[in-house]
Amino acid sequence: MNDKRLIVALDVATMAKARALVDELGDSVTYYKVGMELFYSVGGEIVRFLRNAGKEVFLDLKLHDIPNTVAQGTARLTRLGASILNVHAAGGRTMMRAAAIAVTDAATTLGIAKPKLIAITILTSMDREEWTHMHPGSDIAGQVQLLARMAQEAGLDGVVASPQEAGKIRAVCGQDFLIVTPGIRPQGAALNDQSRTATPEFALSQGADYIVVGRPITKADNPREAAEQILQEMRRSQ
Ligand SMILES: O=C(O)c1cc(=O)[nH]c(=O)n1[C@@H]1O[C@H](COP(=O)(O)O)[C@@H](O)[C@H]1O
Repeated sequence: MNDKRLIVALDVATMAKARALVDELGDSVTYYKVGMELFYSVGGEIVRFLRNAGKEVFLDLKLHDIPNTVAQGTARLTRLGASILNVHAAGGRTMMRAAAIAVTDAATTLGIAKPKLIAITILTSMDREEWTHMHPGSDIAGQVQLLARMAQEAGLDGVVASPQEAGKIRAVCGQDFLIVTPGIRPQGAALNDQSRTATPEFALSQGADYIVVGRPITKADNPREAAEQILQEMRRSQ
């Protein structure tokens, strides 16, 4: 069984561990997310390895800096051949617009397909208490909607958000806007450092295009079996 809507977060520190997981998950997983841990350890080699293995890559480096720096950074990352790149919406509309233009220009110059550029709204690890402490008087869902609209207006292809806010984003941003939801936990799974979580079934029912799952698969005693169970749940929710 396979479902391209499942993105597995390859949060390991070495090429050997990444290869072992990709081998073990085999045909059941097509889409992998490469984040800071693995990219900072092994660099672009991991993207090339996954592409050569016929996999798609979400390169999750969460750029957040002044517009010129983010534009130059995303332009360099574009050449690696990932299907999705991301920046933090909190960097602002000007930064997001600069990144969107840089990715389009870089892809055109290289003659490759333009990767989707999406924006993190509010991290799924943030709970209401911490949020209210940092932003008194503001509510998470309202802010997520605002950031998602900002990303859309800046020309981005979509957002990363909690499944708990996916439905609200769909309502304001429409159908033609990618919603990628981490913070996925099958019923009864350990939350780890996540806060605004939901099951795969709930995320898809709220309009998520992709779900991102890390530890519930990668730290399972049997990662392949854990992935297959999630794929079954995804199929039931169709
Ligand atoms: O951008 C992301 O992918 C991301 C955004 C977010 O708000 N929350 C979040 O958990 N992530 C990533 O999604 C993955 C979730 O992993 P698990 O909590 O192990 O399932 C991690 O690699 C995070 O870096």
